[in-house]
Amino acid sequence: MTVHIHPSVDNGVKQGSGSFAGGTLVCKCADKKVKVGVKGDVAHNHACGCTKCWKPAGATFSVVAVVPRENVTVLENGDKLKIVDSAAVIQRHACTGCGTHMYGRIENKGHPFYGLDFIHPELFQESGSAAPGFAAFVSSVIESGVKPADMAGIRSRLKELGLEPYDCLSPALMDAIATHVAKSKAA
Ligand SMILES: N[C@@H](CCC(=O)N[C@@H](CS)C(=O)NCC(=O)O)C(=O)O
Ligand SMILES: [Zn+2]
Ligand SMILES: [Zn+2]
Repeated sequence: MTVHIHPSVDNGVKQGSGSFAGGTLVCKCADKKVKVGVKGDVAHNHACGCTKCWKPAGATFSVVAVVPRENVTVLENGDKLKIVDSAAVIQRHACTGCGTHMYGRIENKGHPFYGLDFIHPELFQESGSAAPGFAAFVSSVIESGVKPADMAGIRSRLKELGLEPYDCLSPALMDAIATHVAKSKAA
């Protein structure tokens, strides 16, 4: 069985340049494209198997990373953006023309990841942003229709690509969340 994860990693994970200065995210519309500027490189880039993160056609996983929210600016055709689910923690701003999620923002100031926007680096018109380093919410792909029997093959392919599979976030991010919660409780 050929296991497809995401077009940007299916032929091997391409490492970042290490000096990505930022770039422009571009939606998939034929005209009046939404353009979003991002300053600096991305962090915590990873594959996400959850049902909420945007995936290009045919992909099993999303590839998503974070950047400081102050580094994100809508440059063109922002009138086409609409929040997918305003009740979600991550408010995903999607293009109403093509459905592409351009950035996701957390408005809850008490959330452990407040201050970070979620973006899809494959939408950069420039190359060289930091590569994905792990896979999160892997079991969640079953919610999108993947057969449970295919999970062993998917996890094995993720490991082969160097994207260690986790069913929630990576230990480093889970530790960061727990640290935030512990500090909030102590305060
Ligand atoms: N199993 C659920 C998991 C959803 C989930 O918790 N996604 C994570 C990773 S993106 C999250 O932080 N979601 C917050 C949100 O979507 O606002 C699904 O696939 O829908
Ligand atoms: Zn579009
Ligand atoms: Zn997700």
